[in-house]
Amino acid sequence: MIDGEWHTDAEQLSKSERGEFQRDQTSFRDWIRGTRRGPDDVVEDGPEPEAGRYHLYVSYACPWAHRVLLTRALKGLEDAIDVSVVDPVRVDQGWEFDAEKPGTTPDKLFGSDYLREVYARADPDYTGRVTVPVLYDTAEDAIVNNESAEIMRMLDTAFDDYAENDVDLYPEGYREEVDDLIERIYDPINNGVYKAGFAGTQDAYEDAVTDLFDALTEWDATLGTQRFLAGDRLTEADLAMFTTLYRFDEVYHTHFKCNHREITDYDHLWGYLRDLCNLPGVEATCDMHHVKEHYYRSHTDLNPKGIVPIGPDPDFFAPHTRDDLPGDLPDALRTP
Ligand SMILES: N[C@@H](CCC(=O)N[C@@H](CS)C(=O)NCC(=O)O)C(=O)O
Repeated sequence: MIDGEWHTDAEQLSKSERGEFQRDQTSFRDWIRGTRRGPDDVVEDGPEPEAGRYHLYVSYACPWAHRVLLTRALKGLEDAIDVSVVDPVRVDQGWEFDAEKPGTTPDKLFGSDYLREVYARADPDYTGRVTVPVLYDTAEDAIVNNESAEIMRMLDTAFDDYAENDVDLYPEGYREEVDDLIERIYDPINNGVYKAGFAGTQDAYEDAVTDLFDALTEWDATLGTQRFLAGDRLTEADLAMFTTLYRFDEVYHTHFKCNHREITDYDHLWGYLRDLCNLPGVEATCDMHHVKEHYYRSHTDLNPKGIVPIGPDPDFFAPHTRDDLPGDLPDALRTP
């Protein structure tokens, strides 16, 4: 979008001279009061946390939006913060609402046809990409933030008065490490799959895929002796890792050519993924049909015929034995 006008040619992905995919910065970066932005940094101004005031725009397909949906589910914030779900297939008009498709909703706030209308309402001169997730403030009629790590942090730390579950994913004693982990896995893993998939040259692809599998191998070894990324506590970093692992075998392995191994081939990453899938509330955030429809049918340059592969269909919700490892879950997330 440029100066509030939609341009389909703005769909071109940013690339460096070497053909490396470069993700654009997001532009709405406000914070809700009470958010713990860093270990020693609690936000003292900004809009108040309130139930019913904020709204999320998401796609079940999107790994960044999925972090936010997971935080909302694990905290039990479903009644406090409602969501609108876009059509998973994103073509030349950008994210669209089509409530006829299973798992989607209309734009519950404004009845828009396209998500770009919500961006234009918040900023009539908006220039930038129209992305999910979006956190919208209905009291101010404004977008608060469209950066997933920051929305995840707001839901995790500013809404405890409205959360059904006593779950803290940014716990004292772990905060610096959680910030470091989220940062550390972003480049090689979360964004690494995109760098491989959208690489414009063989070199850029090989660099990305090598860094990706080096990082996965390293984490597989670490997760052999500890249940979660930060050790014995489930944290936001696990949610950030989860959304990439969940999409890996079904999409990134084939569509983005990350085909050295599948997650099911790893001794520990596969059990770790099933451990997280089996947490209460997580399954309701997972819609593999939306995930596959999105990637295989939206990126027409990578998959011109839009054919969606039928496999490999791993059993994400099968039991695991990771509760034998050091580390425990908050009481609210323990299943009998
Ligand atoms: N930095 C953003 C990235 C969000 C993002 O790239 N979302 C994708 C979907 S997975 C999107 O909406 N892309 C539309 C576009 O780039 O035009 C975040 O983490 O929230």
